[in-house]
Amino acid sequence: MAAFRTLDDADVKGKRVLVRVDLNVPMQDGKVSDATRIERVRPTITELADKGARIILLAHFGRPKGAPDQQYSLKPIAETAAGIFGRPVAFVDDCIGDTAEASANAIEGGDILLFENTRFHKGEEQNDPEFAKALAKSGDIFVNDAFSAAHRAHTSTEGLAHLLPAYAGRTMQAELDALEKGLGSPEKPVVAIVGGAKVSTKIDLLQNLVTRVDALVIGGGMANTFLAAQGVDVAKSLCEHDLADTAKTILAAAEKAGCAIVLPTDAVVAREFKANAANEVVPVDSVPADAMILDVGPDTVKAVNQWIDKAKTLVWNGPLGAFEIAPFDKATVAAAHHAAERTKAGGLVSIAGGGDTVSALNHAGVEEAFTYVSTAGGAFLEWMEGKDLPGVLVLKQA
Ligand SMILES: Nc1ncnc2c1ncn2[C@@H]1O[C@H](COP(=O)(O)OP(=O)(O)O)[C@@H](O)[C@H]1O
Ligand SMILES: O=C(OP(=O)(O)O)[C@H](O)COP(=O)(O)O
Repeated sequence: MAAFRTLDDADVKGKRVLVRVDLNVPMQDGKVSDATRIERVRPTITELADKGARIILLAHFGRPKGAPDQQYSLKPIAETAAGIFGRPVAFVDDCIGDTAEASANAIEGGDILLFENTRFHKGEEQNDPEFAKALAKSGDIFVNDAFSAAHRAHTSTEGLAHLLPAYAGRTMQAELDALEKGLGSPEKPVVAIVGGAKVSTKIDLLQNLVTRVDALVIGGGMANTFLAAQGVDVAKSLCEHDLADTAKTILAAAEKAGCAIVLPTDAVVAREFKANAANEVVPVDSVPADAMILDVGPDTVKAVNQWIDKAKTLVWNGPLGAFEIAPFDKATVAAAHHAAERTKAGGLVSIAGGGDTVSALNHAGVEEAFTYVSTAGGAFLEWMEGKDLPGVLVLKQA
């Protein structure tokens, strides 16, 4: 028996179903540049629509600070979602209030609404019971299909499940099944690659991760914070200097646990964050004062690939560089190809995840070659730590 109720257990015909999805997709020039997260929720949406549910999608986008901010509007995503679902998706410019409720009440079975970014309200991230009540007014049933946001104890991922009958969507089920199958008892050595830009929200979980893996390769923006903590001048690079103590604690925890830490030894630096900006490769301790690290260098790539060769299990979240702008995609693409080849040759279980990581693997053309690609980054790493994810736990308790 499943640990939580699924769509098999829900009577959705004619009901207003609030479906939490993760539409926090990479965008470029106002357009969705990687639609994987939208494609992954299609089975849930199609099933609900075919069963006659009145579907209301709830989602966040980016990190607005609890107030409306049009650069984080979900409106441009409605059209892409409609194309992928093969059904119209009507956009409603708030997720609570009279218009939201009236819109939800007006739709018929099989119709789909997309409510505006839940993070336009402070109550979302505060998991405020009053905000939960306001959201719940538009629904009879709650379905959570956003595994990649399940590590957030927010109203639309957690609080709402206390107010409405709550069920897991098909993607939520599929993600948990696939991770359990691939990483339930991973073959050692286990090597993790963590990069990307969400340093403050991911750094804490590394402390636990180093006790579960044999080597942790740190790249991307995350590496700069560790290098700076070791006294390296990273100049204008993305870096959270106030997390130096946290970085040092993680390095000490890794040493205690016998986990090798692999940091960049060389870097590709540029003066501008834009495609084809003039760039050079320098040792990490020689970053020019007016430059920033935008990728790890070729020596570091060799070291990363050697760790991939040693691994029997690879977990990867976060690109090694700013892969969206050429040529700062080189290290990510090279490591992705190497991991893909090792996986295809047999002997490596490769599991990667994260909105931008999926996009980077697609960019490298290797998504199909990995053992499993999750839509989740932070949630996947927290799952790996053995933590109960709030959005999953509440479904189990429902
Ligand atoms: N050295 C770097 N400097 C600035 N940004 C970087 C650097 N390395 C990686 N990034 C950025 O990290 C972002 C992805 O980070 P993150 O959101 O943590 O990954 P994911 O969505 O896969 O979990 C990408 O947009 C990429 O441009
Ligand atoms: O993109 C997400 O996570 P990820 O970057 O870890 O893959 C999720 O949508 C969660 O977003 P958040 O990290 O702003 O809470």
